[in-house]
Amino acid sequence: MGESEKISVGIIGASGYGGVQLVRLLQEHPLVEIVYLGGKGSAGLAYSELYPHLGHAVDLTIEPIDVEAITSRCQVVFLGLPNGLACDLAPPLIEKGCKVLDLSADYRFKNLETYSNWYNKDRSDLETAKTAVYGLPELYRDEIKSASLIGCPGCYPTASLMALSPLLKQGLILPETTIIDAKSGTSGGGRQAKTHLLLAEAEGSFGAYGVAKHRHTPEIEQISSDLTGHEVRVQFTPHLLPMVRGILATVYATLRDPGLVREDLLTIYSAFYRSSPFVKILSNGVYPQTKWACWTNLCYLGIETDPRTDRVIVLSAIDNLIKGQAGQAVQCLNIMMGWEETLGLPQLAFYP
Ligand SMILES: NC(=O)C1=CN([C@@H]2O[C@H](COP(=O)(O)OP(=O)(O)OC[C@H]3O[C@@H](n4cnc5c(N)ncnc54)[C@H](OP(=O)(O)O)[C@@H]3O)[C@@H](O)[C@H]2O)C=CC1
Ligand SMILES: CC(=O)N[C@@H](CCC(=O)OP(=O)(O)O)C(=O)O
Repeated sequence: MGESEKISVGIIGASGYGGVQLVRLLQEHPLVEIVYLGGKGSAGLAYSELYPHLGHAVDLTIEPIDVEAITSRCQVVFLGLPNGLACDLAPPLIEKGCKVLDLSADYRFKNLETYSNWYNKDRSDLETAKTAVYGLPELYRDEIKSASLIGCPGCYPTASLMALSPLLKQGLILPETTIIDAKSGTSGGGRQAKTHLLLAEAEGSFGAYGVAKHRHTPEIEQISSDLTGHEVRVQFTPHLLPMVRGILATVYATLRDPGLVREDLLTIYSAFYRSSPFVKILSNGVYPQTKWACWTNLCYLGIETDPRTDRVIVLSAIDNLIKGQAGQAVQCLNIMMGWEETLGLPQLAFYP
């Protein structure tokens, strides 16, 4: 497709946080035109009723989810729906020639039994699922290029895997010693009302949840195993922070070679991510803050070694809604379409 021709895009789940990031990003994307916004509870509402601040730029109404209408109007469809819905919707969309980028967990798993065990949903779309590619461009760029169906990673797996991948791929750590301690802002829970995300509950407080059982654990383990070539188990603990956006993942692991120092690892990380424009490796002794990544598609990585414990510590900061969700999906779209990977994606934060 020539660069002068805009592609037609639909966003299903447009009323949600993922949906509104996509609308915001794609509205400014030079090669995309949003032609369909879909939803359920919000169907029939003008987008400006849901998000008045976008009323001057987006003159569309949310439509009910109608496969015929979507496939007749859209070349590409983004699905920003709760887990367990995309696997019913994607097969007919793919069959009718649409490219699909799913923000949920439905197409992240190679082994659907693992998915069903953790997400409590049986699957009948095995053939479609086989064609899905895990949408982490820094690891699977080549596969994404030729894919029609992308399972975009979760926000915690994105932050965690960006920190872990060079260590696993290069065999630098004992994989079973990996501990991921991650903290997220409340927008990670989506826009639907949930008691624990109320200001009165979350503000001024900080705690872990899903300890030893969060559903992102098997997702991180799947990709870690792919990188090492054998089954890997990790310890993953998420926490909810009283802030809106951002994830900081702190990853600890025992080094195989305790003689490795921070400078060695900085060199290894810089080489590993040399073709990845959104990864910013911080120089000696600088550790990332979520505010630096907010509103951008960047992932900041800070690296340290501790000669007392023979461990490496990697800190990874992203915006959960951009690199952890919608921005990553747009990055995948750019790759699928053969466009510049950075097209339409913010690379500089506003500060503070
Ligand atoms: N928030 C985050 O940081 C991240 C989220 N994700 C994943 O992305 C997906 C979207 O998340 P997020 O945007 O936060 O979610 P939200 O809760 O903010 O939005 C969910 C959307 O799904 C629609 N929806 C809900 N139920 C149905 C249904 N039965 N049929 C059709 N549409 C439905 C809603 O539309 P309507 O209002 O019209 O009913 C709404 O637009 C989820 O799978 C989530 O796990 C992935 C990475 C990060
Ligand atoms: C703070 C918060 O609640 N975060 C969400 C993660 C959102 C996400 O990425 O979840 P999916 O894998 O379902 O897409 C959670 O822990 O459930």
